[in-house]
Amino acid sequence: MRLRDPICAIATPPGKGAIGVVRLSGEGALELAARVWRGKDPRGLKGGRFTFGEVVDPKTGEALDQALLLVFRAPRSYTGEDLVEFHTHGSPAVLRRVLEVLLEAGARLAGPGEFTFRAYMNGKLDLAQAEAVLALVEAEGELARRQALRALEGAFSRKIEALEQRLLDLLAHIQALLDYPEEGVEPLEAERVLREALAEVEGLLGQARASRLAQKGARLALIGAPNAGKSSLLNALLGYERALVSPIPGTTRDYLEAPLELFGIPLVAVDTAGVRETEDPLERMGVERALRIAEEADLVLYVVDRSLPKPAPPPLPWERTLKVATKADLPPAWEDPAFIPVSSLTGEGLDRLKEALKEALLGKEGGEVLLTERQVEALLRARERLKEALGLPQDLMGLALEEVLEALASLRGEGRVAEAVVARVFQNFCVGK
Ligand SMILES: Nc1nc2c(c(=O)[nH]1)N(C=O)[C@@H](CNc1ccc(C(=O)N[C@@H](CCC(=O)O)C(=O)O)cc1)CN2
Ligand SMILES: Nc1nc2c(ncn2[C@@H]2O[C@H](COP(=O)(O)OP(=O)(O)OP(=O)(O)O)[C@@H](O)[C@H]2O)c(=O)[nH]1
Ligand SMILES: [Mg+2]
Repeated sequence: MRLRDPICAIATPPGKGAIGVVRLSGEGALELAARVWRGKDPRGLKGGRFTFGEVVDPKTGEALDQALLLVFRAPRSYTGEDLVEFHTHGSPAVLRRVLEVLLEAGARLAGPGEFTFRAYMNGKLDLAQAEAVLALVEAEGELARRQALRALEGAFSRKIEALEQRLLDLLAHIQALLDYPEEGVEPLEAERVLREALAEVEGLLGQARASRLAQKGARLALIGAPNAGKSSLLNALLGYERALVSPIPGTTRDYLEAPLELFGIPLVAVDTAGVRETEDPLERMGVERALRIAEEADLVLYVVDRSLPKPAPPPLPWERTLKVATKADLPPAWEDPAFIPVSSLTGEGLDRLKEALKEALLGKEGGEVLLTERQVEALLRARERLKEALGLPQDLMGLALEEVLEALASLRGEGRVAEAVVARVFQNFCVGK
C-alpha cells in the first residue's frame, strides 16, 4: 500500500441523503482539489475553513454540483495529511461524478479503512483507537456508542499503557538483578506487581461478554408453560401490546420477535409457544422450536405462574436463565426465593426483573469498556503469560514478562507490531472510513 499518494472515497452511506461527503487525502490533495473546483482557490484556504463553490469537470467545465469545500492542512487533519472534503448534495448521481473527476484528476480510490490507517501510521490514533472508530461507526445501541467513544478518547489505551509501564519497570529491575544480584527486587514486590497486573487483565476480560452483547445485540427468550404469562410479560417489557394475550392456553403458537433497547443494549425479545407434553403435532413443533430458541438465546426468562402449583421444569440452559414467577398480584401457590415475582398486570416487580436482566447481561462491572475479539485474544495471551511468570523464579521471570509486554503492546499497536495484526484491524473497515 502506498502511504502518501492522494486517495479519495465517498464518506457518506450509499443512498440518498441531504448531504454527501467525498474525502480526499494525501500529498497534492490541495492542488488536485483546485483542478475540480470553481470558487476560492483551496490552496489559499486556511486549515479548518469552508468555502462555497462548484465542483466541476475540468475537461468540459461543466458544473457537477454546488458544494462546500473544507480544507485541513497536514499535520492537522484526521489522517495527518493535507485533506479536502467536498460536501455536496447527497445524491448517488452527484457523488459518483465527483468521485469520477477526482479519479481522473489523479487521485486513487481509497482501500477499506485507508483514511484511518493513515491516521494510525501518522500517529493520530493508536490501534485500539482505530478499532474504536470502527465500533463507533457500527454502534447501534447507546452502550456500544458509549464504549466506543470512551475507547476513541483513549481511556483503554491509557490503561494499557500504564500497565505496560509498571511491567516494564519490573522487567528492568529483574534484568538489573541478573547483572547485579545484590540490587535485585524484593521477590514479594515482583509478585505484588504481577498479581495486580493479573487482576487488571482479568477485570478487563470480565467485561468481554458485555462488550460483545453491546455491539452485536442480545437475544432474550421467554419460555414457560402455556398460560404462564409469557406474552403478557413480553408486552409489559415492551410497553405496548405486541403479542396476543388470552386466558386460553396455547394462544402463542409460533415464536414472535420484538426489538427493544434495555440498558443501551439492542435486544430482541422472543416470545414462544407454551412448553408442555402434548400429542398435538402442531403444538409439539411449537414446543420444540421454543426449546431450540432457548438454546440459542443469550439469556432466557423461565416464566412460571405462581398462582398455580409449580410444574416440572423443561430442559433449559440454566447457567444463563433467570427464573420469573408471574401473576404476583394473585394469591401465591408457592414461594421460592430463586424466582423473581412480577405482575404484568400491575407492573409490580418489573424494575427488579430489569435489574436482574442488567446484571445477567452486563455483569456487576456495568460494561463500559469496548473490547474487540482481537483485544480479548491479546488479553487472554497476556493473562496466560502473567500466570506463568508468577510461578517462575525471578531469573526466569523476565522471559515470560517480555511475552506479556508483547501481547499488551499489540493492543495499542506501538513498537513493531506484526503487519498481519494491523491488516486484521483494517480489513473490517468499509471504504471511506
Ligand atoms: N466532516 C467530517 N466530519 C467528521 C469527521 C470527518 O473526518 N469529517 N470525522 C472523522 O472521523 C469525525 C470527527 N473526527 C475528526 C478527528 C480529527 C480531525 C482533525 O482534523 N484533527 C486535526 C486537527 C484538529 C484541530 O483543528 O484542532 C488533528 O488532530 O491534528 C477531524 C475530524 C466525525 N465527523
Ligand atoms: N392476574 C394476572 N393475570 C395475568 C398476568 N399475566 C398474564 N395474566 C393472564 O394469564 C393469561 C395468559 O396470559 P398470556 O400472556 O397469554 O400467557 P402465555 O404464557 O403467553 O400463554 P401461551 O401463549 O398460551 O403459552 C391471560 O388471561 C392473562 O391476562 C398477571 O401478571 N396477573
Ligand atoms: Mg403467549
